[in-house]
Amino acid sequence: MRPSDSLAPVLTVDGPSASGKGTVAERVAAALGFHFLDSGALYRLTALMAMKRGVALDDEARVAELAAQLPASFGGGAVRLDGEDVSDAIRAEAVGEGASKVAALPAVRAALLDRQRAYREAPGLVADGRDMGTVVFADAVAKVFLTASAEARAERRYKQLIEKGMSASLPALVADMQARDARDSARAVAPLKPAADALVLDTTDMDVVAAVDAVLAHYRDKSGK
Ligand SMILES: Nc1ncnc2c1ncn2[C@@H]1O[C@H](COP(=O)(O)OP(=O)(O)O)[C@@H](O)[C@H]1O
Ligand SMILES: Nc1ccn([C@H]2C[C@H](O)[C@@H](COP(=O)(O)OP(=O)(O)O)O2)c(=O)n1
Repeated sequence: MRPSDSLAPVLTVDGPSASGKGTVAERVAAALGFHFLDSGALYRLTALMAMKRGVALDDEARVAELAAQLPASFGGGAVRLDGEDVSDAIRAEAVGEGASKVAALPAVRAALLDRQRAYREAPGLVADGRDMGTVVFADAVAKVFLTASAEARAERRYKQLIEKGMSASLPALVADMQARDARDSARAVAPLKPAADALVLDTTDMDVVAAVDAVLAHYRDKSGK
């Protein structure tokens, strides 16, 4: 890494499940010409790998080993694990649930830390997740905590899964999301919460374009660019 790369500006987008972080962060990154990190995908890949290998999701040492050597690649619009396209497989609710479980293990979080920080390269990075602004990029130039009502988030996830041709039940999604948000918020290490210096943006009554514009405006305000 070149010395200047370590100083590349970072914009963090954290928030609960289906608040729109990924969609908004990816569009903001494209608008700024920045790199993009979907940190949740790393936790999802770790959970999927453990499930495939028959490793218990609470076996901290073995799951952390898998996380440290994750044979994953991102590129050409696909997420690959061991060469296999798992772009849709990692979006299944069961894998999200598994990701939330392995994400509560401190050794797993530690194993993924350097990999996440390596995404910080010139000209800049937009990173989405749960602890981007509080832990991984605590020195980010601008931080956003994206949220929306539980009903709006469950409906968004429902539509998204149906559009992908995956099966979904709205009541089951509401229950899964509540359980996941509760676990992500209550864990001892890097819990889901807004950074003290984050802009909290409630998108319940906003469309994607309005949310993207608000995040871009916040970044420009904070960075002076
Ligand atoms: N502000 C918004 N208003 C309406 N729908 C949105 C908004 N932001 C995102 N969505 C939709 O909600 C769904 C979930 O968004 P996603 O980016 O996957 O959320 P997250 O990364 O927080 O889980 C996507 O289909 C997306 O298009
Ligand atoms: N920075 C992160 C990102 C995700 N996680 C965990 C907690 C989440 O429930 C799972 C899945 O995250 P992901 O962002 O992919 O999930 P959603 O798209 O918001 O439903 O991973 C985390 O602990 N820290």
